[in-house]
Amino acid sequence: MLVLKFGGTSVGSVKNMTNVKSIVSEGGRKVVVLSAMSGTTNALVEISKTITEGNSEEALTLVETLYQNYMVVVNDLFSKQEYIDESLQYIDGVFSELRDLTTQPTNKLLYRIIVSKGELLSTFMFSRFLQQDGIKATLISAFDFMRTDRLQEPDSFYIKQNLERVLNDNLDTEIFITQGFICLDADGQVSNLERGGSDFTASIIGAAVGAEEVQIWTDIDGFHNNDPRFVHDTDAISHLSFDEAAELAYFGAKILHPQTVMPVRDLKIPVRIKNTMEPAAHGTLIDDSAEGEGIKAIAAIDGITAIKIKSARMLQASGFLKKVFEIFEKYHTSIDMITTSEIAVSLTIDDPTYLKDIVAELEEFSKVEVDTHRTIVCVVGNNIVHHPDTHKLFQILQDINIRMISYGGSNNNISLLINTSDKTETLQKLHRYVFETALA
Ligand SMILES: Nc1ncnc2c1ncn2[C@@H]1O[C@H](COP(=O)(O)OP(=O)(O)O)[C@@H](O)[C@H]1O
Ligand SMILES: N[C@@H](CC(=O)OP(=O)(O)O)C(=O)O
Repeated sequence: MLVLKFGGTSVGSVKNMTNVKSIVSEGGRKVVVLSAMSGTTNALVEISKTITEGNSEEALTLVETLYQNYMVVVNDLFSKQEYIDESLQYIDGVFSELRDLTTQPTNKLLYRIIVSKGELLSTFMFSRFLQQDGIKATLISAFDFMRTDRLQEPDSFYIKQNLERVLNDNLDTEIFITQGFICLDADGQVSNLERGGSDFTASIIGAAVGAEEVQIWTDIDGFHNNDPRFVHDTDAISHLSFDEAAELAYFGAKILHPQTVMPVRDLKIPVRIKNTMEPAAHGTLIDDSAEGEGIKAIAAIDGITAIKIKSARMLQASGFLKKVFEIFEKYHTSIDMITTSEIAVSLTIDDPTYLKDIVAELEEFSKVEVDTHRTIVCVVGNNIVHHPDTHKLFQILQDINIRMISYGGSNNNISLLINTSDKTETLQKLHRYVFETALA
C-alpha cells in the first residue's frame, strides 16, 4: 500500500489535476490524500475572520466570489453532463451551508466547519474526475477515521481501527481518495490538524496502514537546500534522514509540515517528496539512514519572540530553570532555543498567545526583556557540529546582529536568532558560502 498526498497547487488547476490523475492511476493499491485547491483555505479563513468581525454582508460577498471560482472549475473539469450536474449539486450544498454560516454566532467550531469545506470540495471533484474517465476510485471521508485525542494528538489506535474497517469494506478498490487536514476532535466535533496539515494526515495514514512509502507530491522537485522564496539557485537534496527533515521542517521549511516525520519515523516508513509537474524527477527521499558529512540545508522561521530572564537569584542556585520551565509548561508554550549565563537565561517561543501571562509570572522573581519580530535560521547537516570549518559561518555573518546561538544541542543543527529584517541577507550569505565551499 502507498500513500500519496497532493498539495494545493497539485489540485489547483485542471492541468495539474490531469497530472495527478495520471500519477494515481499507475501502480497498485493506494490512499490518495488531497489538500484544498490552492487559495481556497485562505479564502475560507478570510470568510471566517470577516464573520468574526461581525461583517456578515462582506462575508457573504466573499462566499459568492469563491462560489463563482468553483463554477468555472466544474465547467473546465467535466465534459459529461451527469458529472457536471452531480458536482454542481454537491457544490451548491456546500455553498448554501457557507451562506447560512455567515449569520451564525462565531466560535472555534464555526471556523473549523468553514475551513473544512476546501478539502471536502477538492476530494469530491477529483474522485468524480477520475470516475468520468472510467478509473475506479472510492472517496472515503476523513471524518470516518481521522480523530485527535484530548491532547489534540492523533488518536492512532482509533485511526488504525477505523481506517482498516473502511478499507476492508472496499476490498475491490485500488484507489482510495480522502481529505487531508480535516479530522474530528475527541468530542467528535469537526476539527483540523492546523495549517499545512495534509502532509501530517498522509504520514498518520501511512503509519496506520503500514505503508510501503508515503509520497508528498508538491509544486517543486524536492526538499531544497535553502528557501527558494528568498534565495536563487537552490538545489533539491536527494536524501535526508528523518532527523534532518524534522529539524528543517520544524524550523521553517514550508515544504513539509513539521510533524510529518513523527508517525513514520519509528516504523521506518520512508517519505518521498516529488514534483507533480515533473514526476520523473528524483525528488527527495527521507528515511532513517544518515549519510555524508557537512551542511545539507538551511531554513528560517519567522514570528519568533525572544525572552531574556535575568535574576540575581539565579547565581549558584539550583532549581531556577525548573521554576522558569514550569511557567512555560503551565501555559502549554514550547521553547525552541535556549542559552544561559550565570545570571540570565534567554529563550525563544513561536506561539505568543500566553506571552503576557508568562511574563507576568516571570516578573514575580526576575527582570524580563521581550523582543518580538525575530527569526531563527537553522543550519542542518550530518554531524556539522564537529565539522572543522563550521566556525567560519560566524565570520560570514559578522555584519549580522546575532542575538542567540544554539550550538551542540544536537550534532546536526546550529540555530541562530536574528532580526527578521536581516533574514534574506543571512540566508543568501550562508547559501553563497556554504554551497560553494567544502562545508557542503
Ligand atoms: N527548503 C525548501 N524546499 C522546497 N520548497 C520550499 C522550501 N522552503 C520553502 N519552500 C516552499 O514550499 C513550497 C511547497 O510547500 P506547500 O506550499 O506547502 O506545498 P503544497 O501546497 O503542495 O502542500 C514550495 O513551492 C516552496 O516555495
Ligand atoms: N488546505 C490546508 C491544508 C494543507 O495542507 O494545504 P497544503 O497541502 O496546500 O499546504 C491549508 O491550506 O493549510
